[in-house]
Amino acid sequence: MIAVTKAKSILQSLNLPQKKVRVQTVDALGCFLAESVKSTLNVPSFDNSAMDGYAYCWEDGLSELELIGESAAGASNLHKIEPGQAIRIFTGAPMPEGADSVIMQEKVQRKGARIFFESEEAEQGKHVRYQGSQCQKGATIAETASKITPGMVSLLASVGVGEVEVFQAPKVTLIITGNEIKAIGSELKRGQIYNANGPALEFWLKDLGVSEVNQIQVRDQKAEVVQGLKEALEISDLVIFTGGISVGDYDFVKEAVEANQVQELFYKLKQRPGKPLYAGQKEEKVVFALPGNPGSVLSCFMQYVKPLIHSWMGNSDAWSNYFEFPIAADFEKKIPLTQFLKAELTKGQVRVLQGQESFNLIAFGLANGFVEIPEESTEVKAGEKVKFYPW
Ligand SMILES: Nc1nc2c(c(=O)[nH]1)N[C@H]1C(S)=C(S)[C@@H](COP(=O)(O)OP(=O)(O)OC[C@H]3O[C@@H](n4cnc5c(N)ncnc54)[C@H](O)[C@@H]3O)O[C@H]1N2
Ligand code: MOO
Repeated sequence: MIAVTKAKSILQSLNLPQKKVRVQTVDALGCFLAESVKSTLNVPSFDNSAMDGYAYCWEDGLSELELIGESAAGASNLHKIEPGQAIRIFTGAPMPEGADSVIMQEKVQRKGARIFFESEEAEQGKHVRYQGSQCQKGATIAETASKITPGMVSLLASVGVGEVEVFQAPKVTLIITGNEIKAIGSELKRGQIYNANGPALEFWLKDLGVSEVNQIQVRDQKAEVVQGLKEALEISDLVIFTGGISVGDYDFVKEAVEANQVQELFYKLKQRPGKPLYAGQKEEKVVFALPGNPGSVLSCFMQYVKPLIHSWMGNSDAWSNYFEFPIAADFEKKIPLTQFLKAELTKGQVRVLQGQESFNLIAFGLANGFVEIPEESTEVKAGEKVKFYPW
């Protein structure tokens, strides 16, 4: 058995075949930039008002102005004003030539074509958004490997960019093993259970931005598992098994990877859940076999598969997918293994949830991530910081 840290460093050192693809920013969910993006224009492209009010040219001691016109958002006619004059202006509307300041309408009294205000309310340069104050034409506004977030999509749109080059997500095949596994909707006979792993992984992969996900189910028969993997390797970059990787007489995944000439990277880790985790590589394709218990599947996916997919997709910080928070109560670790626990981060503290058995899914309904208790530690005291991996 190898340590969790060793397994992670093996995966981190893999050479993953990255492909670039151009996508609409609105379709780049979960993606990372494969190019840096430069602004094609000054933003704002014209001086404009940050408030509804009056634009004027500031002078010391000013307390009244003569109104000579109006500038609304979208207006392209250019006003020109002289000192002592103002125009009515609205948020986002172009500043008139000769004006350098805006006074909010709440601060003035209007009488006919004149406005009056306290002179200390007039400040030079106030409420003006200057041309190029967000970014100048040619400035780099997003670096390669940046995540496409809602904020990033907004920034890119502001400079007129609706399409970007990102790293393509790997094509994934999920192979669900087990004679007992039935799809939701079918009637369960004694000994049968619903497929909890397939839907969870499919959902999670979508959340990561992996759009090409193929899911197949194979029975616990060697030939079927071997053939399932053979076909999956033909169409995918990443194959993820669930179940069948332990030592039972009907666990054929280990034999199937060998029969398909997949080179083992590691098998069996000093961790709970997920001790019999397997990872291997065939040419540039990666194969994971996640131990079948759903707790083990979710924990192993979080620790190993998610960061690997993120690296594949260009996230340069993929393996730092945790934050440190104080634990809410003492925790005693009774096993000499790294333990990953279903946990809830609430009010700045992480609470280890009841029901940690790897078949028991109740706590997963509440959990918003996992806590890691390292291999060497035997207990953690309330208030001590632990690593928390959010979904
Ligand atoms: N003698 C030993 N037995 C076991 C060991 C061991 O070291 N020595 N390890 C245990 C651990 S830890 C785990 S985890 C499991 C992993 O076994 P497999 O990967 O072979 O998984 P299965 O036996 O196929 O299934 C385990 C468990 O999970 C349920 N399961 C499987 N797939 C699904 C699914 N898609 N949805 C919901 N539940 C699923 C399955 O019915 C079993 O109950 O091995 C231990 N045994
Ligand atoms: O890894 Mo197993 O999930 O401890 O049952």
